[in-house]
Amino acid sequence: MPRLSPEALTAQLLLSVVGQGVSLDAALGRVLSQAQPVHRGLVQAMGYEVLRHYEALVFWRDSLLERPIPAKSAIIALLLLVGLERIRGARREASRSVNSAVQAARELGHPWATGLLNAVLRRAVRQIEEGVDPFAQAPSAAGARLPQWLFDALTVDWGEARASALGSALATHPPMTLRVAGDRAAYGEQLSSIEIEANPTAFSTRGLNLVHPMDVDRLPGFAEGQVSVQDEAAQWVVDLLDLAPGQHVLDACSAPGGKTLAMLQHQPESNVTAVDIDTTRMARVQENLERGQVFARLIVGDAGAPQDWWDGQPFDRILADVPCSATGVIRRHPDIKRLRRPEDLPVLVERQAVILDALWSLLKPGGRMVYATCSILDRENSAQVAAFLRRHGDARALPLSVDWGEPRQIDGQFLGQQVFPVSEGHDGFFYAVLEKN
Ligand SMILES: C[S@@+](CC[C@H](N)C(=O)[O-])C[C@H]1O[C@@H](n2cnc3c(N)ncnc32)[C@H](O)[C@@H]1O
Repeated sequence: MPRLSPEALTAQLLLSVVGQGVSLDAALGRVLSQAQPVHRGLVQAMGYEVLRHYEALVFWRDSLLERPIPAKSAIIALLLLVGLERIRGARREASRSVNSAVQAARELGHPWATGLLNAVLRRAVRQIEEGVDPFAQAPSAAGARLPQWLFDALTVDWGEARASALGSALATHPPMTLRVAGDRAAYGEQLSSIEIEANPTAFSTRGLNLVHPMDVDRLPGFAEGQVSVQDEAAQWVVDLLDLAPGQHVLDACSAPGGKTLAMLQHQPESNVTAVDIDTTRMARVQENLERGQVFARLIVGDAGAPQDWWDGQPFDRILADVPCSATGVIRRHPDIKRLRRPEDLPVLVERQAVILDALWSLLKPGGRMVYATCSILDRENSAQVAAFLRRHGDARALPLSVDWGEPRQIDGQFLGQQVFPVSEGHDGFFYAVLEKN
């Protein structure tokens, strides 16, 4: 049987994510195995781009349709988004995009839809050729490439203009950022000598942004742990922990281990315990540490229930990189916008509070706990820290003198540093450094 075209496969990919709630990673694993090797990159790129611009593309599609597409033909509704994304992205080849999408409808067993696709997509091409902005009339949330609930939540936290700007930043292609374990300048020169272009990150002294993303196997020293893929904002954690030799350090939500490895490479003489609740993800921590030839004690356990795994020895440093909405990393995981529900938020906030409270009792007096999220929603961040400080009279949030992010305070009390995603720069994060009196 002939293999499906990239457009047909992308529509199937989207159906898994949008229609069946499968994560993009899992759906890609399944769909790419059916693609011709030469088409895999294209299917992946189209899937990501449609999901990044999903809300705006849906608005555009619906404005071109005379009547909605019935639910039983959901794949055709998604194939239209693929066609529109191709038209939006590669304008000069627009009519080829129309033909490919029409052909994909046949391959998917919906020959009835060829006329519809042809008419709708040709209308879209004409709009572009006439200089019409198809998104000009889009509601604010769709224009910002955000689901309504997330746009509303960001508007409550940061105002409508910023919510729109955040949505636009989250729809961009993120850079592939490296963390260099040794001398960044020397590694940069090594890359340059083999014609791999990279620029130093703006804030992290360890980071390099690759000009062209590539397979990690092509990076010199990757297999030996000399370099890792890690967003710039994630690289700051090592400095915030202020590690010293001999300290007992707990990385409480550690998988896949990017920060565990960073800690150990930065301070090899620390005694690190890495915990994660997910056995499968924990295997990735092991792989990462082996790659870097460093060692940590690994425990599969619940950070919110340390009585099940803690040996009673208090920690000097704790990293609580808690499960969160991941709204700061939507560029890298655009399926979050489809899979996350507003009702997940109170559950996440409660889980974070339970983990924070449980970990606090494991910290030595004078020790510090770094609370981190990759969220840009205030209730997971400074509001969470404010509530924590109200519950724990022996805690204070240390003011951070850093040149990244924005300080968050309530009534003059510093709570942490909110980091917003930056186009071609770092992801969205939040950091608070909590010291025990
Ligand atoms: C943001 S990720 C951590 C990323 C990791 N620190 C890194 O830099 O590679 C959050 C992790 O928390 C884990 N997790 C979720 N609930 C947990 C719990 N109750 N106890 C321990 N780990 C948990 C998840 O399995 C996930 O691996």
